[in-house]
Amino acid sequence: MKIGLAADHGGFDLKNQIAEWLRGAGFETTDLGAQAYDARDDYPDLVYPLAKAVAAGKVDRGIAVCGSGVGAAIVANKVKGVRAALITETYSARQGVEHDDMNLLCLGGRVIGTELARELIFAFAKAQYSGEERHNRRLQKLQQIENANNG
Ligand SMILES: O=C(CO)[C@H](O)[C@H](O)[C@H](O)COP(=O)(O)O
Repeated sequence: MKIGLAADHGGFDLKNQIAEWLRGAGFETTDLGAQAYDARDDYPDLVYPLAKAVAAGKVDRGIAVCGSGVGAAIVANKVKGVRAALITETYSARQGVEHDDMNLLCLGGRVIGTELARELIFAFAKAQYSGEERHNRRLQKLQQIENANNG
C-alpha cells in the first residue's frame, strides 16, 4: 500500500516521524511536503495536493498533519472522493476505514503524543473496508450528496 503524507509547520516533525515508521513497517510512502520547516506555511497548500493525490489514486491513502488536525480535515474533505477525519483514538482509526472507507487520516501534531500517533497510523493503515451492504448503502448516499450541487 502506498501512503501519501503532508503536513504544515504544526505537523512537520510528526509527519517525518510517521514516514519513518511506515517505511520501517514496509509501507511505501510519498511525501508531499512540507519538505522543510517553515513557520509561515499554510496547511491548505500542503493538504490539498495530498487530497487530490488520494482522489486520483496516485496514493492509496493519505495522512495529513497540521497543528490541531482540524484545518487538514476541512481542506481534505473539499476534494471529491476524499473521506477524511480528524482522529484521536484507535477505535475510530480502524472503524473509520472498516465502515466508512476513510481514505485520509488527519492528526493534530500539537495535540497527540508520539506513541498514540504511532498506534493511530497503523490502525488506519492496516484496516480494510468491510464492503458490507449497509456500509455500501451509506457510502452511496454520501456519493449522491457529493454529486449534488449543494451550493
Ligand atoms: O492547526 C492548524 C489548522 O487547524 C494549523 O496547522 C496551524 O498550526 C494553526 O492554525 C496555528 O497556526 P500558527 O501560524 O502556527 O499560529
